[in-house]
Amino acid sequence: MLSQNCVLVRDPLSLEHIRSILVRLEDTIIFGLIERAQYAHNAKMYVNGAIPELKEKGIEGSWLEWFLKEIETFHAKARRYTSLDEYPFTAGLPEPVLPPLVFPKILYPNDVNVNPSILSFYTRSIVPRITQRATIALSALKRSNGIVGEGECEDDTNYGSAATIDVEILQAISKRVHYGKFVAESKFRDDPGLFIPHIRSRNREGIEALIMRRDVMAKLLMRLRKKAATYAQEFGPDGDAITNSLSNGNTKVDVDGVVELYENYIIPLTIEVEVEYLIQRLNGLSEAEVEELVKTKPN
Ligand SMILES: C=C(O[C@@H]1C=C(C(=O)O)C=C[C@H]1O)C(=O)O
Repeated sequence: MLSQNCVLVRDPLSLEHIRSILVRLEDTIIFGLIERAQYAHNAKMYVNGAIPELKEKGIEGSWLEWFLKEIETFHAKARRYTSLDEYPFTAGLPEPVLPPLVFPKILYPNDVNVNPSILSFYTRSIVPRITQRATIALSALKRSNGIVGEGECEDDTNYGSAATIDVEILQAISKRVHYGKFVAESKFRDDPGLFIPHIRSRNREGIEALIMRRDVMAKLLMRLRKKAATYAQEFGPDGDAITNSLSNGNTKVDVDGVVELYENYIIPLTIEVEVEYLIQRLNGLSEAEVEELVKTKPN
C-alpha cells in the first residue's frame, strides 16, 4: 500500500514481511560462516583465562566474551539494542549517548532472551564443525614443518579476525532467533482466541502445534542448502563456477554444517522463543481485556 507521500507502508506484523527478513538473514548467516571457515578452530578463544595476556589485564572470561563486551559496549552507547529486534550478549551495558528513539510498540512486554544458549551452541558445536577443514589443513601444514603434538592442531592465532566474524554471526543468529517474537505476535493477532486457552493452561505443546509450519520449515531447509552450495562455490577469473565445486568437498563452507545449524539449533530455538513469548502474552491483562482480545480476530 502506498501512503500519500509515496512511502511504501508495510504492516510490520505481516508474516510475509517478517519472513522476508528471516530469508535475508539466511544470507548474512551463510556468508558469516563462509568467512569464519577460513580460520582454524582456535579453541583457546572460547576458554576462560586461556589467553594469558588477557588474564594479566584482570579479564577473567574468554577472548570471545571480552570481544563481545568491548564491541557491545560501544554499540550500546550508539543506541543499538533499543529497537527490540536485537539483544546484546553482555549484561549491564551503558546507556545510549543519545535520547531514546520512539518505536511503535509492536511486541508485548516480555523477558525472553536465549542469547546464553546461542553462545553455548555456537562455540561448542558450530565453530568446531565449520572450521574443521581449515583446522585439518593447518595441522597438515604444521606437521610438514615439523610441528607435532600440542602445537600441531587447531590454532592459527588469528584471534582478532576470527572473533570479529564470530561476533557478526552471533548477532545475526540472535536477531534471527528473536525475530520469532514478531512471528509469534503476528500469528497470535491473527486469531487470539485460538491461543488463549493454551496460554492459560501453560500448554507449550499446544502453542507449538499452532505456530509450527512444517511446510515452511521444509522449504527453508531446501532453500538454505541451495543457497549455501551456491555461495560456497569457487569462481574462476572468468566468473564461471569451478566445476565439481557443488559437491560438499570443495566448497568454501561445509554445506551440510550450515543446514544442520538451522535444523538442529536455529529453527528449534526460534520456535522456543515463539512459545515462551506467547506464554507471557497475557501477563498483566485483566479478564475483561483478555475477553476483548478474543473478539479482535481481524478476519
Ligand atoms: C518462522 C515461522 O514460524 C515457525 C518457525 C520457523 C523457522 O524458525 O524457520 C518455520 C516455520 C514455523 O514453524 C514461519 O511461520 O515463518
